[in-house]
Amino acid sequence: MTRAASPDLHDDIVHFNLGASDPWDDDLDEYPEVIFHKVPSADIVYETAPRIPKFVGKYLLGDTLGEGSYARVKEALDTETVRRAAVKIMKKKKLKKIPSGEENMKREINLLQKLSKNSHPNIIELYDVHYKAEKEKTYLFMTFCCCSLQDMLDASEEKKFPLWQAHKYTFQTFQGLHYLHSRHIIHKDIKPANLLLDPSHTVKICDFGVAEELDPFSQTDTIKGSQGAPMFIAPEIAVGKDVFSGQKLDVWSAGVSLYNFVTGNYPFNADNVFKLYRKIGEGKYVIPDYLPDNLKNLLEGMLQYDFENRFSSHDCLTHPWITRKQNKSYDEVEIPNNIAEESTLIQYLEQLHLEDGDRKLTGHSTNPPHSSSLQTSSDDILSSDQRLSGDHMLDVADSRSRFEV
Ligand SMILES: Nc1ncnc2c1ncn2[C@@H]1O[C@H](COP(=O)(O)OP(=O)(O)OP(=O)(O)O)[C@@H](O)[C@H]1O
Repeated sequence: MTRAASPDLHDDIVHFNLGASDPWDDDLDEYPEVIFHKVPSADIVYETAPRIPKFVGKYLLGDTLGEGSYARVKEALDTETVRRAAVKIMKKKKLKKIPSGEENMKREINLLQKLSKNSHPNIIELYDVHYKAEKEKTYLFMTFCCCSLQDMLDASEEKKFPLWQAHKYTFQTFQGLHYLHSRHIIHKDIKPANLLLDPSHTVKICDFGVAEELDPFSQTDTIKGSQGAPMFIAPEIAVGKDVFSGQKLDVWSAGVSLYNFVTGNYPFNADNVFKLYRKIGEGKYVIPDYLPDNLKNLLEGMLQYDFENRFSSHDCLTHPWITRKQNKSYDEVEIPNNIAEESTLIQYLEQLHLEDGDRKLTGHSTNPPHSSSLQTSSDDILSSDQRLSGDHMLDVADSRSRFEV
């Protein structure tokens, strides 16, 4: 869909900005009432909507990195520390349409805040939370990641990882999971799409929207419900048990993920969710013969039908397939799109700090920001001019060189 914004009537030519009508776009609400003038179609000049540098507090926002059912995630830059970050943007209007949407967001913020007090290398870290009242948007600033393990699998030829790479990511996932369980937190939605990779190829467990914190004084890890992805749910849920072990639920999902990493398939698969639940409930699956014996043993332990007999996250972490060093082979699934070495922020930093001529030299022909678009009524969203004066200007200008890696 196209959007007409603020026609420019210079030289009798009407300029329309073309851009996607996007319910997440921060600019949309800021356009004044649109007035349509009748003009001959030959006089209309179509322009791509300028990409306007936007700030939320001290953070400069970049482009979209990913989207889920609750949120859109964009790249961001902390202009004070020059730390690259990701921002998860959640809109109240959208959350209201999703069952338990607002509740899940609050839970995610609460858990991430607790976890980020003593950050763990394999758990996403929450840096900051902002709320913009007039747009009813919540912004969670957190560790920047390049992609999810699901993105890597999708981009790989065989839809799986070589064993050494699967071993590396699984070991890190187990470390994160074991840490969560030691803090009485059940993730409840472990799957390759929620295992992100930072630029140094470290796994970060993310998306705590359906996670549950247990009573630290409780003798058990019993939980009641689960909202995880169907492919990864454990048999106790598929057959409709009322109560079950939270930790073992996460181990099952991690087991399905590991199976997927090393085979490119799933232990249970079907063309609809009812058949899938029936298959998981029956619990019959095959581990391919070509896998090494100790890996088969780990998978069998993680995918034990009866959760009482299933491995704990500690058993997983100390299993011989995990503790034994894997020889690295030449084959490697790489991070798609080279995003680790490029940043969507560069274009905005150039707009803010380079003269027109310099911009042409760098090969980025970005339009200068529309002056009126930099005005906002919010206290926490500042215009680039307001934000980047004095020392800040130097900070961000300096950041350019650090980003051109
Ligand atoms: N820290 C991050 N760095 C980079 N990309 C991220 C980050 N967090 C999330 N993403 C991307 O954004 C997508 C959506 O994020 P997330 O899964 O947190 O949203 P959600 O709406 O809660 O998702 P879901 O629909 O799975 O519940 C992810 O699949 C991932 O591709």
